[in-house]
Amino acid sequence: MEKEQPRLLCSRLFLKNRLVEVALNRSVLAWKETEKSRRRRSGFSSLSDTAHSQAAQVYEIVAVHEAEDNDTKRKDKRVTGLYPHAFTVAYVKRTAQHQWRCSDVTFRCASQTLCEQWIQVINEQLSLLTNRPKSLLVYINPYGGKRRGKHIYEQKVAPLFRRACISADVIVTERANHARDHLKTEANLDKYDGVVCVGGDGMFSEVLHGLVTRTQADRGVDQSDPDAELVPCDLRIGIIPAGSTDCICFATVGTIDPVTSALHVIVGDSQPMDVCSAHHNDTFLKYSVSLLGYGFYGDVLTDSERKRWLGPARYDLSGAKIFLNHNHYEGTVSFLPAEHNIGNPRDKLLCRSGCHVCLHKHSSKEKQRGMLEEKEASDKGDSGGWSVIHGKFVAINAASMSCACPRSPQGLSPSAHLADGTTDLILVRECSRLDFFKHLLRHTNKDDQFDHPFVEVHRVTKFRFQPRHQQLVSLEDLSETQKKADFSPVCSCQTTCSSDGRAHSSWSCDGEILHHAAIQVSVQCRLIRLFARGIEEQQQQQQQQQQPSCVFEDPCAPRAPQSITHCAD
Ligand SMILES: CCCCCCCCCCCCC/C=C/[C@@H](O)[C@H](COP(=O)(O)O)NC(=O)CCCCC
Ligand SMILES: Nc1ncnc2c1ncn2[C@@H]1O[C@H](COP(=O)(O)OP(=O)(O)O)[C@@H](O)[C@H]1O
Ligand SMILES: [Ca+2]
Repeated sequence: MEKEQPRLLCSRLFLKNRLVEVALNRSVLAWKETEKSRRRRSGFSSLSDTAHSQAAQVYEIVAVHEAEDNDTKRKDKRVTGLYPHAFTVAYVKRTAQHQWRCSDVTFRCASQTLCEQWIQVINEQLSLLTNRPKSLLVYINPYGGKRRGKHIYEQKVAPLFRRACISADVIVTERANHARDHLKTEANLDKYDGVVCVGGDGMFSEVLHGLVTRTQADRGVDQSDPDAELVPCDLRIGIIPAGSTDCICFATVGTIDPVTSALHVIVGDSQPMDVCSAHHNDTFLKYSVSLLGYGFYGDVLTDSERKRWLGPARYDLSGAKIFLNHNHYEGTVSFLPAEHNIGNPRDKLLCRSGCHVCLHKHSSKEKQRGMLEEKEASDKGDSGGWSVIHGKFVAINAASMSCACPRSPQGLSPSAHLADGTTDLILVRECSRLDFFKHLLRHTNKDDQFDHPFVEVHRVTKFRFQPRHQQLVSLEDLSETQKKADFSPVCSCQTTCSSDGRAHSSWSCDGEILHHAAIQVSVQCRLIRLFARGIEEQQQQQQQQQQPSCVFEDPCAPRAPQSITHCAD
């Protein structure tokens, strides 16, 4: 049960043509029409309904300021005469489908002093919220998605940041990797409380690489070492969706909406996220937070890059083409299962705001056990705990989060977690085109896409892939155990499985192409944080809009000594 909080301020104020009781405590601002006002409005007839009360969580208040003329111009002259001063509170209001809007409520006061007192007390409460950013570095990709990034930022986001008194240094990128390179070497990061990218998953990937690489360089960590324990980044990342798929935004917020994302930045939300690091031998390749996909998704991405001029529709065209090609690729997948994790990919425990699977992993006991497990595994050599699967695959997907997006509202792995230190490795073996279609179709509805004999899914902390034709060249690089387990017999000719004559596919890494097929991947638990809070359950959404009843109990009762109160009628 919520602990009762002392009321800081309580007044009878005017809201539109109603007299409302407005109360503020440390967590909630609530308002409710007074009995007297309701009776007056109903002409003293008995009203059957109870007074409708509304509330805003203090940590979801965007700003408070003296009301401007246009906030009050339509008001009743009698009311404005008696209550000539007014202040406006801008706060987060939830609408359908996880979307947030900035809603204004203007309260009229009888005196200037009272009006100023309300503004001051609310501002004092806001200044206690230390997780809110004050200064941001913003990168806009003008060419992402439908090329509306700049317009979206200027029209929808910048006005909200200004309102919340957030200063922003904006860089419109001039080339691919501009944002990444600027973050890596040039940007003075001490000035900022966060970095925001306006674009799609590719633009997010640039910011991710810039920030993670910079952090490791500053702390002397060698990211080309696949076993290095990476240092988490201090700055949070905000995503304003303006790309083609925007999967990372969708899977962490529940919607693709620039205003909602801007509000998550303003209120200073924080969502830790796992990051996969991909290496080829001792060469660092890339980081990934969403999908690392070989075969189907790698081929779709490669093909779609040639059709960029089509905008987001390029994925539909390339998707259809690659589906019809129906390629498969031969190779060996080795993985280290996440044994002590409390979830599994088919348990239907969806990762939602405040997810207990992610919190469990975060507890220090669990962390220690994880580290011990990894040490034991590496002490035993390559075979310790590793599973090895050789086969022909239509797709190999590692989903470090659900990868939900408008095309697939549940995602590639609906029960994957944002911050549990694991990735869900999905292996789709050679199958008929019709079977693969049935599998894909299940990504668009609620049926279980893993419930096919040719699909398997494992929750893992590390994995490797070795395409068959490269085994011949890199055999000497592998351990004795792997040689015995993986390769029997070794074929001397290349296996060409794709209709266009290629023996291997490429990896799609958060929508960017990796140029090595043979990779080793390791999950870095909670390496970054986003300005997000995970997808809210319906129930959580409703709770945020309701005020605890104690805010209204006996508005003029004696207060705790530290509270400031004012009751006026
Ligand atoms: C018969 C109907 C089949 C429908 C299948 C739908 C399956 C869709 C799953 C999509 C998973 C997407 C994972 C995210 C990938 C993005 O990172 C990547 C780049 O995004 P962006 O930078 O914003 O452009 N997007 C893709 O790779 C698109 C995949 C589309 C596949 C059809
Ligand atoms: N100014 C620019 N010109 C060309 N490409 C850019 C620019 N800025 C970023 N990029 C690149 O554009 C690619 C796609 O960006 P993204 O924002 O993800 O859009 P989309 O979702 O449409 O793919 C990324 O690879 C990114 O590195
Ligand atoms: Ca994860």
